[in-house]
Amino acid sequence: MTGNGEALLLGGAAALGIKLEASQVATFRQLYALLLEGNARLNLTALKTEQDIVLKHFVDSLSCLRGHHLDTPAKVLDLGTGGGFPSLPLAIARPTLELVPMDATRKKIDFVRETAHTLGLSRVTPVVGRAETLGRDPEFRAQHDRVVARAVSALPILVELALPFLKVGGLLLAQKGALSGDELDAGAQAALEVGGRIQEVDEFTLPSLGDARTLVVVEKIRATPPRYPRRDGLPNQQPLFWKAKG
Ligand SMILES: C[S@@+](CC[C@H](N)C(=O)[O-])C[C@H]1O[C@@H](n2cnc3c(N)ncnc32)[C@H](O)[C@@H]1O
Repeated sequence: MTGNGEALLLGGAAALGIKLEASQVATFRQLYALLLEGNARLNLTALKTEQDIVLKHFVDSLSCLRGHHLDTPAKVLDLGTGGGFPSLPLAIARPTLELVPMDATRKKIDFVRETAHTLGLSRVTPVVGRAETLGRDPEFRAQHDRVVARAVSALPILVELALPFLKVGGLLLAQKGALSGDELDAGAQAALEVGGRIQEVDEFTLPSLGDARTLVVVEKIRATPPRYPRRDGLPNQQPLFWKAKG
């Protein structure tokens, strides 16, 4: 990462109220190099320029620290982590978090595991699997204080996939772009159905770029009914209170 990239990272983090130490910036520099190298082999991200990677992956991932819901030690599942976002930036910025990056694609999780190991992020334990399956597994169901998810699916689908992983009182932090009123309404109905309630809708713009972002915070207020999540693929094919894609 160049000096310009580091300045974008520091400035972007500061705009979100996050102060990064020199050692954390050095770890981001290593992550940047590993991501470029991994991308050449695995096609992990469509973002290619330094500015895009720093702002749209690193700073955007850190934006789920807005609202201070990840400031104390917590067990955090990252649903659909892909190449490790937001987990890896969160692990660097908040070393006390216990992070479980999860994805259905093994090669992505292999990359996240190797990268976390190289970066010395010992509290990151990646898992391969589908949310529909792991959400029914007692090792994962109702075991987490937080679920984070960035760019995974429409809100009504996401709440069905995510809420089963949370303890009652836990929070889903859903990182979305601009959100339509229809998606939010359907998400609110779906949340109630699976044991949650929308607590906060935080609209903001990404530092430097000004792209619209929404952080939706959903609180789990009671146990998720045992019929959720439905079997593999069904939440996407027949979303609760929402039209299927295409
Ligand atoms: C668009 S990518 C976003 C990746 C990452 N969160 C990011 O922001 O760069 C969505 C990821 O979610 C994963 N995914 C989608 N549905 C899933 C499910 N039901 N269970 C597990 N992973 C899922 C996909 O494999 C993919 O890697």
